[in-house]
Amino acid sequence: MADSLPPAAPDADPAWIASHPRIQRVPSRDLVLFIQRHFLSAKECAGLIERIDAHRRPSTIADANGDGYFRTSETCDLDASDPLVARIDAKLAAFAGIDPAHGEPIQGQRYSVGQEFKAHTDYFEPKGPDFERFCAVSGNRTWTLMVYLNEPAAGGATRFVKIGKTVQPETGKLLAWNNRLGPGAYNPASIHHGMKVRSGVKHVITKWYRERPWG
Ligand SMILES: O=C(O)CCC(=O)C(=O)O
Ligand SMILES: [Fe+2]
Repeated sequence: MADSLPPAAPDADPAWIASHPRIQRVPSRDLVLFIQRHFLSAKECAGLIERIDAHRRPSTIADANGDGYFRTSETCDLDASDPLVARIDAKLAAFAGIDPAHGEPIQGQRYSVGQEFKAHTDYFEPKGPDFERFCAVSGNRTWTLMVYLNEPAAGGATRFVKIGKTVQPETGKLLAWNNRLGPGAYNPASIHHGMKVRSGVKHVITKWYRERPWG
């Protein structure tokens, strides 16, 4: 049915996301943040974990701040030509209603005990030293979609420090938030902390969309 096709726009429409079945919007005046449990199946999550574990490398950060322990996790660029990855990529774009051309490749993140990603924003600071390098072609990050692939035995929550919201990892649970307030205006209330895993291992995927097509 033509009217069930998702939009494929340069930016997401929060009102459209809010109309999804089973969607929760976190009450906040300062940040548009949605949660959808069971966005991915346990089988899809297991397939992604297998790929992340096979191809992981130490995570890096833009705008290095001198803290060698700021982001201690491992990262993996998932292969967009892998049929599972491609299917999940299409599902993420359909959820957001964003043109898939605006998406960075999906990344996997893996945290073992004691690893974390300290409080940060996903957008690049327009006055930061790495802005040109990361944003000249595709512009800044607009929306973040993140899916927990498993539940560590303890720790590993995501804390949105400015709005006072902590989200617990749960297999298949999606988070989606808007990093911007409007064109060229970035939202400092999107700052979040991937907290230390205390027991077990935590895996997530992150999908970032850009102001212009990725290239
Ligand atoms: O692992 C988390 O809970 C947060 C991950 C994150 O913020 C990121 O990869 O940008
Ligand atoms: Fe982040």
